[in-house]
Amino acid sequence: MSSSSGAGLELRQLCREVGGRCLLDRLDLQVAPGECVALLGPSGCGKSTTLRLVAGLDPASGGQVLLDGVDLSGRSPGERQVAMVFQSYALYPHLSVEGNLDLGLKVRGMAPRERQRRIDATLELLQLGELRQRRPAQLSGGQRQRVALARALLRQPRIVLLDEPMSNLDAQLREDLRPELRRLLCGREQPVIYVTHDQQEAVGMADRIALLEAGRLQQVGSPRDLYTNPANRFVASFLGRPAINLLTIEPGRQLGLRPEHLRLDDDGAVAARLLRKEWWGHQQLLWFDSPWGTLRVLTTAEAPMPPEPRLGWQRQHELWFDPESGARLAA
Ligand SMILES: Nc1ncnc2c1ncn2[C@@H]1O[C@H](COP(=O)(O)OP(=O)(O)OP(=O)(O)O)[C@@H](O)[C@H]1O
Repeated sequence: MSSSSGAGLELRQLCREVGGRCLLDRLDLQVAPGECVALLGPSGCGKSTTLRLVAGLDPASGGQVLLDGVDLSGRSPGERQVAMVFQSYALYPHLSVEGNLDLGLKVRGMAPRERQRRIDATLELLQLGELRQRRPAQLSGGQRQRVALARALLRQPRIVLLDEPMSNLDAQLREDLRPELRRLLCGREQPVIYVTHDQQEAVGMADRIALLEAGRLQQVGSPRDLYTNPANRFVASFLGRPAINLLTIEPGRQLGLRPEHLRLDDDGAVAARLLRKEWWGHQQLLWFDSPWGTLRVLTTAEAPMPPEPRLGWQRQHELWFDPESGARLAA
């Protein structure tokens, strides 16, 4: 879903430098209308920096942000018609849900009837109708988050940016809200960028994932692309839990094997000694000691343990990396 026609959002060689330090290094990224791209990466990799550049909250040191082919440089956040939702919902505590939604429209001088029409439609869309008179303190975290989203969508933005919008919610609620958020946000006209450091959330929310490390884009693609065909060792290690096994079994290259691709096999290449087991319901995670170091193996819970275990894998599952640079090597 890349936008070769120029429709949607395009970041071109976008850079941000502060005090001689490079926070974002020549980022190229396209987000088609209605597409949700998750910006994923560890803390401090430049995710929020990117959102702030798109929103026009900080100036870029180089590069461009284009919307439908038009360069947004020099335009204020208001002129860019960007909606941003943060982890802190920033709702006014003394106003009701409806009052919180109304405020932004009132400030923009919209007529009362049009304001009411928009608010009613948005409350219905987000299933908040019954809560319209409540104050933020009388809402659950998930409901507050929906109000913040409602407020953002109400302005009919041309770009939607979300910065870890669910990080204040507990794990179960985050999981429950994911399909709902996706339904509300994606497939509309606006391009959506969803920032998270949680790979499960990125996979659940996004059409494509852009993975950043230290201000540099490492890879962009569907969750499956990144998982099965990682561009480098960082991508291979960041995606997938339990993490990929990285083995140095010969000089000059490093072998990556995902835990689910290693299996107990009497003819396997390496003898191993079981260190411990973790029960994961229908699966179990086994830790083995081997001449190549500790290996993580994900198997079905029923797999019996032979007295002298050996581990094997199929060639097709091998991922090879340069031990120094981490670059992917041909198999
Ligand atoms: N105004 C600033 N001046 C100097 N350095 C900054 C500024 N803003 C952010 N940084 C630094 O830039 C880097 C990227 O920060 P950013 O907030 O974009 O990371 P992030 O990926 O969103 O992290 P997190 O997941 O922790 O929110 C960090 O090292 C941060 O300390």
